[in-house]
Amino acid sequence: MPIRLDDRDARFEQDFQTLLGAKREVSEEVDRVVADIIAEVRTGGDAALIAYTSRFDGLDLTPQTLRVSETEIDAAVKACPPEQLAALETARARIEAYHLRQKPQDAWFTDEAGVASGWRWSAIEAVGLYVPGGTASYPSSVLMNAVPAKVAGVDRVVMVAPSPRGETNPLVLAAARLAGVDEVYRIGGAQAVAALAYGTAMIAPVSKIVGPGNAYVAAAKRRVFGQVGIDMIAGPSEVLVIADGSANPDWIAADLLAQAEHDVSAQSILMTDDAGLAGEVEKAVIVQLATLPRAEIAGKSWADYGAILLVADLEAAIPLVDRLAPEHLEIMTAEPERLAARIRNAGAIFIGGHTPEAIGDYVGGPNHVLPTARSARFSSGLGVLDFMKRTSLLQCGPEALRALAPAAVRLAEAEGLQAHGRSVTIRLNL
Ligand SMILES: NC(=O)c1ccc[n+]([C@@H]2O[C@H](COP(=O)([O-])OP(=O)(O)OC[C@H]3O[C@@H](n4cnc5c(N)ncnc54)[C@H](O)[C@@H]3O)[C@@H](O)[C@H]2O)c1
Ligand SMILES: N[C@H](CO)Cc1c[nH]c[nH+]1
Ligand SMILES: [Zn+2]
Repeated sequence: MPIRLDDRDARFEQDFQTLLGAKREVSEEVDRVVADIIAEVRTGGDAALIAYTSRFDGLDLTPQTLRVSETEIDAAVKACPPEQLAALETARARIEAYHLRQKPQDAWFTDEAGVASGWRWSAIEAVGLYVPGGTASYPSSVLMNAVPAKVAGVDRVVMVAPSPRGETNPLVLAAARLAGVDEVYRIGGAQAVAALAYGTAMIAPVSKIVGPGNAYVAAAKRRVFGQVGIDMIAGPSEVLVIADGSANPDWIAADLLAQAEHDVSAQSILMTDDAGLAGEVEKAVIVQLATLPRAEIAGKSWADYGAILLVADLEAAIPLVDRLAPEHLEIMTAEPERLAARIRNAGAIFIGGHTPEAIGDYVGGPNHVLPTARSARFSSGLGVLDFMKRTSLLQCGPEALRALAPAAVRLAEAEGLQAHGRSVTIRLNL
């Protein structure tokens, strides 16, 4: 059963700490397995990649079949129902329109000392996109990863997505084609992350790896950080719904289950000041759960990690939300905009009862690759800037150098770095 907390109980703070610490992420065992996989792929290359894909995905590949061919992608596009392709294009266009607004500006300015400075943004040359594909396949995640990469101007966009037993959702391949992905490989898990980070004979390495995945993928991304950049740790999905008595309990239950169905490690939480609503939501979850094809996954997630928090008033909810830092926050109260303006830590905020998270997952426009496991305290959702980097620019003429020299030389002396000081004075015949 989901846990119930009440901020009027003496134990509330202790119980809330337990909720915060509920480890749904990488275990030591997963990390050890991942370390071995990465080491094996680094030394064994494609042979190791192929061996792990056979073992974990039940798919026997050769070096030549690691990559999905253009012909296969053509066939996949043809196999997709037109209405699904149309929905994909609707999503792609909206995601692109939203992310185009994130493109940063370069700058170049001269200050009163005559020093010219600024910055220039440039796209990362090669990026690997991890698209999950173990318990479900995610054409939407292809778009969420690839569209901002193309908006940023990435030269080489490489996608990996596992193909359990050789089954690939054709819409995943259609999404890759629609979004302009350059290379697609039918591999997943830690071995795919290792191949992208270190390269193999068949897969050239990339400079950054982005995209969500399970605990093995999250552990692998943590481990290759430094060899490559990574976006964030986007692990098992989470949703926190804040609601008052004005909210519809059936809508809340539907939204809690929508994220619980992702993964047995997903987490769905309701926070409310209305005990009656909490009871109605709990009943509605049970009724709706019985109708879900993924009831086993959703039911285990709700039982193991679900929570219902009663708060004396919604003012008290705000610091609790910021401590939880949920991946997704839905606000279903009488004045949702007011509460939304006061929340600091959340991957994405869905404002009002007519904004279910699923709209954001697919077609709203904002990215659905979002920070989990409380990393929204310091991480943002995936966006154009994740595929770009900023180079600082600085230029002095003789007069500007003369103006700045004294302060620079004094600091060099204070740090005992004489060569630094001389590199300035030598230019001024001082
Ligand atoms: N945050 C987001 O934006 C977002 C979006 C979509 C999905 N998700 C989450 O991504 C996750 C997807 O997980 P998934 O498992 O379906 O797909 P996945 O692609 O992340 O992982 C499947 C891979 O895990 C590897 N694997 C499986 N069992 C293993 C084992 N015992 N040892 C070593 N490797 C093993 C296999 O190589 C397999 O290909 C879910 O938790 C889902 O909630 C998050
Ligand atoms: N809610 C997921 C992020 O946690 C994204 C997603 C993809 N498809 C459906 N939902
Ligand atoms: Zn979702």
